[in-house]
Amino acid sequence: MYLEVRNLVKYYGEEENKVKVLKGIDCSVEKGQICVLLGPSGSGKSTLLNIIGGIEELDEGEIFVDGKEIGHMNSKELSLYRRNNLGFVFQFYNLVPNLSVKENIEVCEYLSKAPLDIDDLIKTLGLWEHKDKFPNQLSGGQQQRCAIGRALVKNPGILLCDEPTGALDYATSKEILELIEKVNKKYNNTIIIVTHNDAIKNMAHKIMKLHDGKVIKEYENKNIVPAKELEW
Ligand SMILES: Nc1ncnc2c1ncn2[C@@H]1O[C@H](COP(=O)(O)OP(=O)(O)OP(=O)(O)O)[C@@H](O)[C@H]1O
Repeated sequence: MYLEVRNLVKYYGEEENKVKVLKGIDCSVEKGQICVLLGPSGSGKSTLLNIIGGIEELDEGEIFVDGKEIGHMNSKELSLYRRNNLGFVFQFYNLVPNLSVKENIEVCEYLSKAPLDIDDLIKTLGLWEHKDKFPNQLSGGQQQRCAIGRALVKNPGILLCDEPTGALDYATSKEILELIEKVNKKYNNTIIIVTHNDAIKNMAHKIMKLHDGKVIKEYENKNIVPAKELEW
């Protein structure tokens, strides 16, 4: 198993304000799988994603990535783990405004000893004719493509996407989902998508539902629907 979470517990707050937000999460994702994480607001999706991503600490439990336990690393080890293994995509693109598309992607190239070929990646992203433009000259979908490229250039084992289509309209959301499907096939990254859009689960290999800090459902999808054919 590529990613394995065991009995993960997370609290926020102190003393009388202390709240248990993850209440013993067990889950696993295989190499190259797309996993969709669903659940109502406040159920703990982003917290789980951020702990897997090494940007928040866990209180109890273990997380194994490619056989290595990452839940109890010190901050130096964690930053190396993030650098070597992870790409992040968020709802808002957070591009550097005074850098071009190509430069925004190149910023992260140095993080890897074996980055992807930038020109090939930009073509895969569908941004070749926009590569010299600045973020404010791009549509929301194009900016998100660029953000995906920035996350992918170091060819991370895991791509974490928190509401990647949250700020996009229907048609553009589908284009971004098609791109995620395409990069998964091409680069075989394990991809975890947090979303409120129930339809996205149909393109995933694996689906997990959270409720009140617990996994209430975890299953493999037997009838994967291509992103292009998703409807909502
Ligand atoms: N930094 C924090 N301090 C205190 N409580 C927090 C913090 N971050 C999140 N929480 C609480 O933890 C719980 C889980 O939050 P989380 O953001 O993981 O949920 P979510 O399922 O991703 O929600 P949404 O779909 O609304 O983004 C919520 O009750 C939230 O209020």
